[in-house]
Amino acid sequence: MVKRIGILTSGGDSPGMNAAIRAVTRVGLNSGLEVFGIYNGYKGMVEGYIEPLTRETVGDIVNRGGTILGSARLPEFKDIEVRKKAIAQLKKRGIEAVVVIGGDGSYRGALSLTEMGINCIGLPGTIDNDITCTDYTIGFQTALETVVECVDKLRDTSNSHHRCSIVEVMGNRCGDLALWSGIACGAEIVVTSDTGFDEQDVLDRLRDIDIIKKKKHAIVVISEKITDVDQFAKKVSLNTGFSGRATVLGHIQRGGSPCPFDRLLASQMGEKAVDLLMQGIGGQCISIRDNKIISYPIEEALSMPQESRKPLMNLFDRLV
Ligand SMILES: Nc1ncnc2c1ncn2[C@@H]1O[C@H](COP(=O)(O)OP(=O)(O)OP(=O)(O)O)[C@@H](O)[C@H]1O
Ligand SMILES: O=P(O)(O)OC[C@H]1O[C@](O)(CO)[C@@H](O)[C@@H]1O
Ligand SMILES: [Mg+2]
Repeated sequence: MVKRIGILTSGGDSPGMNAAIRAVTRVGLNSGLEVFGIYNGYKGMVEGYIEPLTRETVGDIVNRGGTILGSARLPEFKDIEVRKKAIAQLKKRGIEAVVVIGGDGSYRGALSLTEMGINCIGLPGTIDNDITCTDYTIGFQTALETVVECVDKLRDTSNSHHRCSIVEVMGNRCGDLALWSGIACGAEIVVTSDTGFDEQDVLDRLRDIDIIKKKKHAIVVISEKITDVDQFAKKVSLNTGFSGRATVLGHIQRGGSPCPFDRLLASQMGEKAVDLLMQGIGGQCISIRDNKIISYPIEEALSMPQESRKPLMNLFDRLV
């Protein structure tokens, strides 16, 4: 049976990663395993920046954002020769299996390592909610709370000045942060890669909101990587009765103390990851589906289509 496992965080950090590190470490130690922290994602694996974790090293972190292990992006990890170096570092320390906390890219690395003989289990650590096999990723709910808090504040000042706030949120190519926050904040318009962006249509709708609905402000929540929001804000000022102001929320969405949901999700998923590794299982990733913690083969997970967001989009349309 496996005796030594490693754990790393990779890709963009997310609130709840520390709770997952703690869960994997404590469940592992309590099950008789030795647990090693691999620092700075796959970069630390290649460089051999690996140290034992104890009950104490993971104390006082369940409530902390970020990741005590550090995170990194190492594009060279796609190269088999680089992965061989990483595996040599693990073997030198007797580490036979690894828990990888990260997004879809990190999952690809975990799958490649499993195929090379190191059993890996993936945990979905990303604010983007773009891992399609799970209803929620670790960090999404906390990021959502941050977005909602910020948009609520923008609403106050927009309302005082007859402005339209155009708020750009993260999500990579996934519109969940925009759609969920748009509903929770009572935004007037949400733009994601699913809705598409018809600039003229959005300007027309804003004119209606001003002239026909006579609203004192308007909130447009828009996913990143869709348009230049500063330029769009200028067009709003020129073409509608609102004065347009753009706010890019940026990395503030990645920080902060994880909400209870993310702490619990991370703890449950961490437990499941250790249980699978102890059964000699690798190449799987952990998901929450209909409130149950389950696992899927990473290969299957990476090609799973996203569940339709149409019902939530329809709800949004019926609320404005
Ligand atoms: N095809 C691949 N094969 C091996 N390793 C990969 C592959 N794709 C990505 N990785 C490794 O995973 C790391 C993280 O991937 P990426 O930058 O896509 O972030 P992510 O895990 O998707 O997280 P997020 O998108 O939330 O920031 C990469 O820097 C690289 O080291
Ligand atoms: O921190 P970086 O490298 O600028 O990456 C930003 C990207 O990472 C994420 O925050 C998480 O994947 C995305 O939402 C965003 O597009
Ligand atoms: Mg990703």
